[in-house]
Amino acid sequence: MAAVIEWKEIEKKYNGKKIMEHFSLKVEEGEFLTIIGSSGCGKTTMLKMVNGLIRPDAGNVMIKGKDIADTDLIELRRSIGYSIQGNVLFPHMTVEENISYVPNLWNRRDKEKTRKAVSRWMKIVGLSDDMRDRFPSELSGGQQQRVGIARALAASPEILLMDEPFGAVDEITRGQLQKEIKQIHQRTGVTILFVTHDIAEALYLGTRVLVLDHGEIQQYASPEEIRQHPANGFVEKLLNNRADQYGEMVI
Ligand SMILES: Nc1ncnc2c1ncn2[C@@H]1O[C@H](COP(=O)(O)OP(=O)(O)OP(=O)(O)O)[C@@H](O)[C@H]1O
Repeated sequence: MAAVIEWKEIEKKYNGKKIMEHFSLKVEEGEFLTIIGSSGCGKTTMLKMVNGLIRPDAGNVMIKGKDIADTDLIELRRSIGYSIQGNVLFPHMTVEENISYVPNLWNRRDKEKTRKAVSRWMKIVGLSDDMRDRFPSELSGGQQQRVGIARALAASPEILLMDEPFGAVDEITRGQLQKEIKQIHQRTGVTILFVTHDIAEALYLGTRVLVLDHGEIQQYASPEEIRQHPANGFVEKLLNNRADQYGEMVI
């Protein structure tokens, strides 16, 4: 399979401090890549390089073989869904208007088509249809998160970037959202990059898991491989911390 995203020899500094050096990685089409690592190790930076929100100081970010430095970023961002933690909806727009924001840019004339697409995505993420005229302030945190995911998906992206999208919701909602996103991935084949702090979530969702520390790749492998053959002490600790926290291995 072809690499859909590639970071090539990336270097990134903030205020003179190196965050990434010689960072190279390829993600194949249709993968569900989960990214986990210590706080501040560069996960968000890595993700935001894919839609050009952050530029590397050196190296190249390639999407489908094309350097994004030579790409129209507005166009690129329309083909990349972006879902982050917390309140990111347009507060003055209803659920329907939020979800249909990008499809409306394309389908201005065919309102019915967009309406149907909104209903379909609401159903897929588990929102009842009677919520379509509500405003974000009239929804729970979990419902807002679902609208955010539906909005990211309604643009029919080929790539979906998710930065701790379930970080702010309770455990039950989180479990439901995990199941839904896994099914969406299986049904649509969209390539997903998903940042999380939860190793159980990383291993449950990922078809590949990337473990980072200080901008360096500790392991990049299938969840089975990570469970059975942690590459080093850092990965082992990550697995064991979870065990310490919960008294037993829940992964
Ligand atoms: N705009 C910025 N200016 C200065 N430093 C920054 C900037 N953005 C990020 N950093 C620093 O770069 C490092 C990597 O940040 P990044 O957000 O990529 O980490 P992360 O792995 O996503 O962290 P977390 O898990 O805590 O969200 C951190 O030490 C952060 O403080």
